[in-house]
Order: sequence, then structure tokens, then C-alpha cells
Amino acid sequence: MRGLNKSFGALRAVKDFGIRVERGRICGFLGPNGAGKTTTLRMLCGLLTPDSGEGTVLGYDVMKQSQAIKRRVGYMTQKFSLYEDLSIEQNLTFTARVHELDRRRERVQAALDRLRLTERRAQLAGNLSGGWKQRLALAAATLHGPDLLLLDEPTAGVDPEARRTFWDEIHALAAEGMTVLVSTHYMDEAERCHEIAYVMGGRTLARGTADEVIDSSGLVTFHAEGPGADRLGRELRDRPGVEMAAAFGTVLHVSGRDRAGLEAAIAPYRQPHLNWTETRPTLEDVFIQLIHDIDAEKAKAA
Ligand SMILES: Nc1ncnc2c1ncn2[C@@H]1O[C@H](COP(=O)(O)OP(=O)(O)OP(=O)(O)O)[C@@H](O)[C@H]1O
Repeated sequence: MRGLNKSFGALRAVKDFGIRVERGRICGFLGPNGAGKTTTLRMLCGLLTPDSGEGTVLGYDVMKQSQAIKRRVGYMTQKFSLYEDLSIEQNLTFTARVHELDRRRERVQAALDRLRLTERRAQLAGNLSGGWKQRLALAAATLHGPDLLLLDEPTAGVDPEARRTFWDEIHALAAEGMTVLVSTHYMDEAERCHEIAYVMGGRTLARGTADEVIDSSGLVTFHAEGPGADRLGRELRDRPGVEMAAAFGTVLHVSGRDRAGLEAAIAPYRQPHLNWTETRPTLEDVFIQLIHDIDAEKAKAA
């Protein structure tokens, strides 16, 4: 994709978006609410026509061949959108009919087995817990064997174990050659992607593997541990050189891009009861930094 744009009235939801994702890769979309992630996914699967831009999805022209793209793409929407008053099996059979698939019984059985839904096949979708609902939605989105899978916040509100199982399945699908684009707000999920794109205000602010995004951030991070370390955040945050200071449990996490400034800021706090160590910044540190940068840019412009 190159230069994709989409506006809703005066609102520019996606600005000059460009991306290239290789087959079999899992690419994560991250960014604050309203960043343009869903709009981008909807343009990529042919549901929304970009205002301008060019590119191909699975070899098809994104501007002219949306019908062909739709047939080869599986899309799991943010909101559960299957029939709550149909059973798991009935939902899958219905989906198979919509796709006009042959060997429907066989395909539905294979999907039930794959996602370990067989025992619950007769259960109404509306009675399933969050994790099982998402598993059913994944079964439905992949029933027709798409080459590209788009997942919009697929595990929002799902417990950690169910999330892990869900992600194991995403990796298994990618290993079979399916390309996956997934939007998420969860850092652990971002780390399970082969690569990520951080978008904000419709713009891509960071792109690469999690390690590349962290390395290119230029952030320096220190941890402080010891009695009362977690309570120093507010004080340190206001010191020059400190761009972020936040407590994680009893550990204080302090970051900035100016190493000398940061070290000077924490120097008075290098007291015997506090143990300071330099650590690698996390993805969350980098993303919060990016949000601060944009806010500062906006404040300057105003
Ligand atoms: N059909 C529409 N009509 C008008 N505005 C829209 C429409 N769809 C999206 N928007 C607006 O475009 C912006 C981007 O929305 P989008 O849903 O793509 O963001 P997002 O990154 O997916 O957010 P979230 O993380 O909350 O799901 C938002 O300001 C949203 O209100």
C-alpha cells in the first residue's frame, strides 16, 4: 500500500498510510482509540474504498478489485457479529452457506475440531463466555480458508489463558501461510506479532519488529527498587530530562531520550535504600513516548 487516505467529512481518519507485509507474517496495528486502525483494516479488506492511494492486497488492486479481495480475506470484527440465538455449529454452517462452500459438513467439522469447539457445538453462541465467542468468531472468519486474515481487537476483554490459546492458533495459521493483520491495545499481543505498526491520528509513527521499534526510539530507561521507590514518580516526572516516570508495583520506571539529562535528574535519588539499574525500554514506554511527542507537537502548533 502507498499513500492511502480516508476522510469522514472534515475528519482525516487515515493519512498517507503505507505498508508492505510479506505472506505468512503477523503484523500488529497499535495506536490509541480513534487512531484509524479499524478504518485501515476495512480499506484493506475491500469494505471501504480509500479516497486516494494505491496498492495491492493478495495481488488485487485495492481501488478496483474489492470483490476479489473480499473472497480471499477473513475479517473478524471488533464486535461479536455472529448469531447469538444460533448454536456454534449452526453459525458455522450458516457462514459456510454464505461463502457457498462445497463439502460444508466436512469443513464445519474441521473448524470445530481445530478450534476445540466440538464438545460445545450445540451451545448457543449467546451463552458462550468471551474467550469461546472469540474462538467461534475465528472459526467463522477462517472457514473459507482465506489467504489474509484481518482481526480487529480480537481478544478485548478475554482472559489471559484464552488469549494465549487464541494467539497460538493465529501463529499456527501464519505458519501455514496465512497473512494476519491484527489490531490490539495489548502489549503482550504486540510482542507476539512478527512486526508492528504504531498509528496515531491516521499516521504511522513507528514500524518494524518490536526490537526495531524499541531500538529506534532512542529511549533510555532506569528502574528504581527499594522502600518508597514507587512513590517518587510524581516528583521525578517534573524534573528536566525525565519524560516518563511511572510505578509498576513497587518498581519505579523512569525514561527519557537525553541520557545526560536523565542521569542528572535521578542523581539526587541515588540513595542507599534505592537500587537503580538501567533496563531496556518496553514497547509500552515507546508508545507512551510517541503519544507525548504528538501532544507536545499539538501544543506547539496551538
Ligand atoms: N463511518 C464513519 N463515519 C464517520 N467517522 C468515522 C467513521 N468510521 C470511523 N470514523 C472516525 O474515524 C476515526 C478513526 O476511527 P477508527 O475506528 O478507524 O479508529 P481505531 O484506531 O480503530 O479506534 P479504536 O481503537 O477505538 O477501535 C475516529 O475518529 C472515528 O470516530
